[in-house]
Amino acid sequence: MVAARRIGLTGGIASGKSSVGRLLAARGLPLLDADVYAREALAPGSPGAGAVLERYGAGVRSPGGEIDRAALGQIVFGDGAERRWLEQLVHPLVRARFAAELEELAAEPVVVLVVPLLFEAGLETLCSEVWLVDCDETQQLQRLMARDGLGEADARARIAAQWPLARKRQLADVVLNNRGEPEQQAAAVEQALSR
Ligand SMILES: CC(C)(COP(=O)(O)OP(=O)(O)OC[C@H]1O[C@@H](n2cnc3c(N)ncnc32)[C@H](O)[C@@H]1O)[C@@H](O)C(=O)NCCC(=O)NCCS
Ligand SMILES: Nc1ncnc2c1ncn2[C@@H]1O[C@H](COP(=O)(O)OP(=O)(O)OP(=O)(O)O)[C@@H](O)[C@H]1O
Repeated sequence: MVAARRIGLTGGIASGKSSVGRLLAARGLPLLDADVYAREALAPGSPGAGAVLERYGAGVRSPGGEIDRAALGQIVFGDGAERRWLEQLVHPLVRARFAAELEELAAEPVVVLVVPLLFEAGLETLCSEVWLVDCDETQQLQRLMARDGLGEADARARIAAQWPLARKRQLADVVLNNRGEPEQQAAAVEQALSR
């Protein structure tokens, strides 16, 4: 038994998922966020953090002994094999958390799953519909560089680690155009909710 309507909210990195997620949360909808579960999987003292520290050693250990996420990002976004190693460690934990939370929320009419890698990780099977937060690739690059203070090469490496938005546009049930002003999102979200 799961919620009748499970909205998979995806996009590309920095396309605006969190911004749309905040609008949906503000309407009182329960939000399940893959990035939060992926972060918990590597929390200080967790088995995931232990496996990462064992594999990469001091290079990804911050002074307090926990994972230096920026250093780990540099490794995995620069090497597909290492990114796949990290994903096979983290994704099963993320999937398990979604399953447990969806069971908890089975009585809810609508649940939102915010998942950057929804298609890449095959998580669309958890959803009754998929919404894509869309923008131009150049906007994605600029927003990512501005938000995370990344150089262009690092930003492009992160974007290259995901399927292009052009591919996801064909697969989504709803495409939310996030090329304009952020304020325009509210109307598009209301329309998509009432579909
Ligand atoms: C590499 C890590 C440590 C970098 O951490 P950092 O705090 O810098 O970034 P954060 O976790 O907030 O992710 C920011 C964005 O990066 C993108 N991203 C994260 N992981 C991946 C990945 N494996 N492949 C492609 N894009 C990714 C997503 O768009 C995400 O929203 C972290 O992203 C991570 O553990 N990634 C592997 C787990 C994963 O695949 N998470 C995505 C859940 S769907
Ligand atoms: N319509 C918009 N116009 C301009 N900037 C925007 C717009 N929407 C979002 N942004 C900005 O772009 C950046 C990325 O947005 P956001 O964090 O919501 O993306 P995201 O898809 O959640 O990213 P991630 O995949 O990393 O979780 C943020 O700094 C946000 O303020």
